[in-house]
Amino acid sequence: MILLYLSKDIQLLQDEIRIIRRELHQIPELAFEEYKTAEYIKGYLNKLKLTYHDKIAGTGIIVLIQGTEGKKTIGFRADMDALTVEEENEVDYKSIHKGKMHACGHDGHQAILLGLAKYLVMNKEKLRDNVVLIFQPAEEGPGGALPIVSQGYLKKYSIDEIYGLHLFPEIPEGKMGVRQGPMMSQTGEFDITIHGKGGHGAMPHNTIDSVVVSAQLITGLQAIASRSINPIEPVVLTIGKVVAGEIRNVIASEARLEGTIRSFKQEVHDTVKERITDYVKGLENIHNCKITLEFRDMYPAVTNDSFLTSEFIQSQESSVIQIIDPIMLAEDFSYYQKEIPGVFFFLGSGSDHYYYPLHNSRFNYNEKILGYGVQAYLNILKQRDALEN
Ligand SMILES: CC(=O)N[C@@H](CCC[C@H](N)C(=O)O)C(=O)O
Repeated sequence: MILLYLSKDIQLLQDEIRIIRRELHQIPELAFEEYKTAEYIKGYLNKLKLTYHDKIAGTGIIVLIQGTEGKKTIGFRADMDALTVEEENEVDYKSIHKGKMHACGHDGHQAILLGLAKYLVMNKEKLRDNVVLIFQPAEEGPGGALPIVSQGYLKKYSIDEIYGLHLFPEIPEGKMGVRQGPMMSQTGEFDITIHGKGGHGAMPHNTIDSVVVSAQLITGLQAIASRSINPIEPVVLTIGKVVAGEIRNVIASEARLEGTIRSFKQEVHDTVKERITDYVKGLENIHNCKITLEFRDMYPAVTNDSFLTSEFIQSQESSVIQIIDPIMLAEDFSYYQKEIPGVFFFLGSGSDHYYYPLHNSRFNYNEKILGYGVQAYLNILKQRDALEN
């Protein structure tokens, strides 16, 4: 169901935005390898005669569009990276990079930002304040936002406030989800390697079976969320990758598990890490094996500035705004918000036709929503008095 109002200019841009999205969709690249993507973006910016700063945090690009008065500077960010997913959509703009896919909508986020750039170039005389567009690498990890912030780019460009969005199939197309304060969880990664002793599958008593130890870990660690954390505190512990073994009758000497921890409170995050450590030590004793464990604290929680969120809500048609509950996805947009006030929101992409979740090999969306993304950003600029009506 499409509900949003689109200005005439954006309606005219729709086809171009769709083409950009499809061209980017075909060339997905992983974190910090977004070379072709960066070339594509630069090519488009060149056509718009916009100057930019490239190789930001590796492959990132920053564009400054100066307003007539330039009293403040408003930032917008799109993420550039894709995922290690083999695309299963049978579309003529299918990924041509085997095993890689824009399964998280970053192709659309970039198309929206380029659409915004085009609109602002076409309507330059209406832009009062400065706009900075950040094309950021590696959102899916290890994270491109932190290097951009720590290398001082927010200060270099004097960015006062920042906005970002994410396509979201759990929200219907034409709607937008947002909330004030904490909206997306903090995250941390962990890697566990079980060093057992390989041997014959028929003589397990002479081995230390890393697969059996893994199985106990995979199920046992789930009890941390259900038994060590206050049930009213949100927490997720997911092991998304398990690698072990070669053949059915050989006991695997080594197994590797990779997981993610999501929560909204540092104390919850710390308790999960402590309990994983205890559990690993216990299994080392029980099975007489060595288990190595590595944690990496990743992104802080996405926390929307109260005032700017209410400005955002007022700037959009009231019928399209949904105030959502916090969710356990993570986003390194949070690093910008640690420095300057910002708002991150979800742009609905779900419909009867497009219902596959983010990170699914069939994730896709009606590209009309990309026009809504541009319109939402323009509405923000108008609300913030940065753009004439
Ligand atoms: C929007 C989204 O899907 N974000 C990712 C961010 C992952 C960061 C990192 N790899 C981690 O797992 O901590 C997500 O999985 O939520």
